[in-house]
Amino acid sequence: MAKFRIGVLDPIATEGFDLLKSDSNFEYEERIGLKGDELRKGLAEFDGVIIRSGVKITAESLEGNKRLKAIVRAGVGTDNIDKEAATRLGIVVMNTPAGNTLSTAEHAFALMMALSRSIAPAYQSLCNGKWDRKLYMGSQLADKTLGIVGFGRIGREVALRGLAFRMRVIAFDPFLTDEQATKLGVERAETVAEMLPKVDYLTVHTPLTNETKHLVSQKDLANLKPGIRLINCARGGIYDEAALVEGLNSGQIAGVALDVFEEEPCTDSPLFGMPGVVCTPHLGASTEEAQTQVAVEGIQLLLNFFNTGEIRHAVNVAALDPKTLEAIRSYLDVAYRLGLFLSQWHGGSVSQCTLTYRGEVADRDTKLLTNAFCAGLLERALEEDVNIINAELLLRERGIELNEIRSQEMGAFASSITVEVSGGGRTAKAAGTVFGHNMPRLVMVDDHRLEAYIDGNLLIFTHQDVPGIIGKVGTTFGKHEVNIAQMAVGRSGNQPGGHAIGVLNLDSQPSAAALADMQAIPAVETVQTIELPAAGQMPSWLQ
Ligand SMILES: NC(=O)C1=CN([C@@H]2O[C@H](COP(=O)(O)OP(=O)(O)OC[C@H]3O[C@@H](n4cnc5c(N)ncnc54)[C@H](O)[C@@H]3O)[C@@H](O)[C@H]2O)C=CC1
Ligand SMILES: O=C(O)CCC(=O)C(=O)O
Repeated sequence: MAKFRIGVLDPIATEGFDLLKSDSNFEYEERIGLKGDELRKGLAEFDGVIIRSGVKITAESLEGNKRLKAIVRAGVGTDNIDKEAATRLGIVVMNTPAGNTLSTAEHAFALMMALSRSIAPAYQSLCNGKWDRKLYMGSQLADKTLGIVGFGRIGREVALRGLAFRMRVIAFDPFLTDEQATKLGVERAETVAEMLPKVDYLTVHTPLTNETKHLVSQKDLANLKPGIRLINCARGGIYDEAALVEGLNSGQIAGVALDVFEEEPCTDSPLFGMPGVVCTPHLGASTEEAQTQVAVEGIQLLLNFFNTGEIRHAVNVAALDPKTLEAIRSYLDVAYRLGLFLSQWHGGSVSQCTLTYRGEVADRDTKLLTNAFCAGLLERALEEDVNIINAELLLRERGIELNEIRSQEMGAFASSITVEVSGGGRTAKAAGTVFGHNMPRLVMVDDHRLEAYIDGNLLIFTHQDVPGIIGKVGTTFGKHEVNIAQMAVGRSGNQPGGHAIGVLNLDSQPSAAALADMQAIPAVETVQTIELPAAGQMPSWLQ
């Protein structure tokens, strides 16, 4: 078996390489500092890559990539990856959310302390041969108020450290409840604006989003508590750097500590050298402990993904652990086959799909099942590879409305998936279930209940429910030497004499002549072939 090829595109700790080397299914190459066309070509040579914040994976760098299946960020922020472009190509993006939490919280706190006691300029003045004790009068942390915006992993660790230093802590996070705040010994603010006039120190621990960009800007300067010190160890741009310069010059702001910048690398900033400023070159996660942890966790994510299909800490798709995958694999297969079936049975342009999950399957991760259905529905129509990562996005991009209904009521089966697709004036419906452990079955076509295999060459014919049809169908295919492996018939409302549908599983594709003879049988209304994968044959993302 060919080995999975992993690209290490940013420096990672040796423990990560050791783990990679220990698995004989993998080979790797270190390619640090790739940019532009080199990066695009490089990315196309790997099945998976691991990066930190150095490399920027843009839509252009992924253009035309048919090989890459996984991007792992050894760290938290995935803002250096165009996730939409990756998703469109069916590439899973995963990160290591907790590996550098403590180191980054400690760094934010270290910056806060360095600001309060002028550590950097005081040492610099010593180096310049001065013994200046008056100039560096500091400020004690105890009894001061610390404001924290973003109360996730890092924000909470910073809060614990603030409390240990006997600070009053006020936090703002849209997901922070009063109960959680009380339990953690902090006060909850309703808005950032509300906390600005109250806090002596403000530290931010959010991603950079439309809401957090320039969270402190020129218009907020007058609202800041005079003498405030601001720390940013999250992402450049959360504070407006020009406003920081203005606030420092006016004296409204006493100190600014930045680890991150709007443009990185940043070697030139009006802030550098200003009194009251201390900056570091994105060192929050740069400890041996954090780097070992994120490298090992990141490589483990890649090994598990390629060895078992496990999707963990993904930022562009629902998680999928090996146990869940094993438990729902057969239903993923049914959902995918229903998609393939309905794309052919409906046959026109689809504008709406409604999936109804009934019984036990309704308690499962139906989002993944819906993605599998979408992959099947689109597979025959699209040039690009479709899988459970990109299928839903590709479907929605085509303006197709997707609805999910879940019902714990079992109906005729312990679990079933019913899908209705409509568009172009036609509605088509099919339902599937799993018999035993892994035998997918088609149990309804339009409103006709039946039990048919959902694999291989299917032939579906609608007809009037009159005697003799089945015999005539058998004779027709016998004449054309097409073997019928299985046959199922479903009647409208299960009543005789109405309208019926027949599903044949054929051992080979029927010829045009066989289909014409079939169509010529009196009482046969429509005849349609449907191609599905053979039983047990699954796409690579399902194996
Ligand atoms: N300087 C460095 O080397 C490092 C920087 N980071 C950065 O630190 C940031 C935080 O990381 P974690 O705590 O691990 O992430 P997290 O996901 O655990 O926490 C982020 C928190 O921000 C909150 N949030 C989002 N939008 C908000 C808004 N508009 N206002 C207030 N809160 C908002 C979220 O609800 C969440 O609780 C990330 O941007 C990450 O990239 C992380 C590690 C190292
Ligand atoms: O890889 C690094 O050192 C940067 C860490 C970081 O910014 C993150 O994890 O979000």
